[in-house]
Amino acid sequence: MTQSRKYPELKTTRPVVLVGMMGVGKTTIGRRLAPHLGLPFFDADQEIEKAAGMSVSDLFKTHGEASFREGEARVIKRLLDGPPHVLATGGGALTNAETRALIAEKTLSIWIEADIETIIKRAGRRDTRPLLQNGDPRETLKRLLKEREDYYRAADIHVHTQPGPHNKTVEVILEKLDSSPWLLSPREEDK
Ligand SMILES: Nc1ncnc2c1ncn2[C@@H]1O[C@H](COP(=O)(O)OP(=O)(O)OP(=O)(O)O)[C@@H](O)[C@H]1O
Ligand SMILES: O=C(O)C1=C[C@@H](O)[C@@H](O)[C@H](O)C1
Ligand SMILES: [Mg+2]
Repeated sequence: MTQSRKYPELKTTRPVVLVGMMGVGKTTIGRRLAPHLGLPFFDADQEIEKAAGMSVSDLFKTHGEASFREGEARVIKRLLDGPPHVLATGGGALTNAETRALIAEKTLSIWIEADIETIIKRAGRRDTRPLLQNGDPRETLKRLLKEREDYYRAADIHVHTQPGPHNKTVEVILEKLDSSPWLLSPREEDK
């Protein structure tokens, strides 16, 4: 798809990064948002799988979470060092301090939020989310959210996902960007 017809002026030189809990819809929304901004889309989890030659679940099983987090930080740094794009991060990406600093410094970040009950419904395919494979997913999500909420909250834009079609959430993001054009322009330090 080419640039959005409704918002033809929405162009940014900064990468646009989606953050938030697993299952809120970052990958789904990011993929749909990118063409409206005329940017390519990348998904950090998929890039890690490509680089490692194995699934996220197998990476957790074989090498452990700490090693997955190192790979995740490397992949995100590589992408953010490249040309502008829309990037859907994995739910735990902001637990890495270097990734948090990079995202704060270089990107326009969007926190996608959803209620825990909605996340549980959406995160049904538990094989790609190894952290939900053991124990009560509701308790795990609550604990992780408590640990991560402050990191997500630091994002430039905050969107609570809309029930119904994914495009509704994309539309809300586009409206927010359209009404906050300074978020799209280069910051002083980029010039
Ligand atoms: N309104 C909605 N917005 C976004 N996603 C939705 C919506 N309704 C249902 N979904 C579904 O929720 C599921 C989870 O979405 P997705 O995989 O994009 O989440 P994610 O945030 O990328 O998760 P992770 O951090 O684990 O990668 C998908 O199957 C998607 O189709
Ligand atoms: O929230 C998390 O910690 C995770 C989310 C997923 O995107 C994957 O990156 C992985 O399952 C870990
Ligand atoms: Mg995803």
